[in-house]
Amino acid sequence: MPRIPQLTDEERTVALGAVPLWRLSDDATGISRGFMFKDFVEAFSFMTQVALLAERADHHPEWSNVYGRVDIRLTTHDANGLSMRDIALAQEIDALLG
Ligand SMILES: C[C@H](O)[C@H](O)[C@H]1CNC2=NC(N)=NC(=O)C2=N1
Repeated sequence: MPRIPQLTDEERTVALGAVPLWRLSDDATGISRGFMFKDFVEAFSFMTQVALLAERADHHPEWSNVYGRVDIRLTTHDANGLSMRDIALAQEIDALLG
């Protein structure tokens, strides 16, 4: 039994309006966004900041990094899908970039 509720279709529609730069996956289980930085140092600095946010929220991204590129997918394992925790972390990540 999942401990965190998935969003209903209606809740999801409203919530996605708060994170317009994130794309809902085709199966609606998560959201993703790609980030480009000028080099690896900038990308990894960003990842370090995201890691601290994630640890504080006890909510961790699925991500990959290639040089200056960072791809992040947010999904809630404890909900087997998208939850408000993903939306909240996406907003915090967006805020890092000003
Ligand atoms: C025990 C611990 O609180 C849980 O496993 C947390 C940790 N980080 C998590 N991260 C994500 N993305 N989804 C989760 O359900 C989740 N659960």
